[in-house]
Amino acid sequence: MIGGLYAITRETDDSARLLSEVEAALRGGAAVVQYRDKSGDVARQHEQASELLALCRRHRVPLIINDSLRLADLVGADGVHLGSDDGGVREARIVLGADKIIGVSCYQSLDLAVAAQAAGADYVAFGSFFASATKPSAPRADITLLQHASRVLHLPIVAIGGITPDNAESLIETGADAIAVINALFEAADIEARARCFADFFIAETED
Ligand SMILES: Cc1ncc(COP(=O)(O)OP(=O)(O)O)c(N)n1
Ligand SMILES: Cc1ncsc1CCOP(=O)(O)O
Ligand SMILES: [Mg+2]
Repeated sequence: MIGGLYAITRETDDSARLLSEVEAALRGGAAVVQYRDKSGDVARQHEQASELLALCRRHRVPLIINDSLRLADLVGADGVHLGSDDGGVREARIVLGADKIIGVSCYQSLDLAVAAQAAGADYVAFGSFFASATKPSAPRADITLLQHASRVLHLPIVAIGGITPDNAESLIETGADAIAVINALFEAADIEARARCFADFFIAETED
């Protein structure tokens, strides 16, 4: 089940730093890790994804590979995250099998999420809900989409885009089962403490 803090890695050629930062996020309570690298450097991506998988396995947290079904399959990751240019859910399911996690970017479209659910996705992601320095060009989604989606879908819903400790609760209260974060997590001075801050929002939600 996808839920809680969904940590998405920042691009870097410093693999040691990447692993150290992700380990801090895991210690702080990250429930899912996604490896997202747009460099096109296959050797770096294979090395980093393989090392991240070993780290995530030690913490019993799933590692999802962004964009590349091939890389996800090659390293034996726990799943793949697909956007509109990354291939289809049905193809990914054939390649990865029933036990792997397939997530789909649905931007600001409930129709895309309904189609992803019908195709067999394991979770859907909406966003960007707030301005994102990581992805300034991302289409914006309105928070009311989470209300509608949580009534219509029976899949975990991930929110993404410009999420910070100041705006995360509004997304969770409105229906997000997980919050996907890059900069507000990995640019923090204390990544472990920042991860715990995000993870604790979900504890508060279940106690309410
Ligand atoms: C959980 C989650 N949601 C959205 C994205 C965006 O992925 P990206 O490859 O940057 O863009 P699209 O392929 O979705 O257009 C993500 N990585 N993870
Ligand atoms: C990948 C992606 N897709 C929509 S917004 C975004 C970037 C999220 O990064 P940040 O949490 O730093 O805004
Ligand atoms: Mg993509």
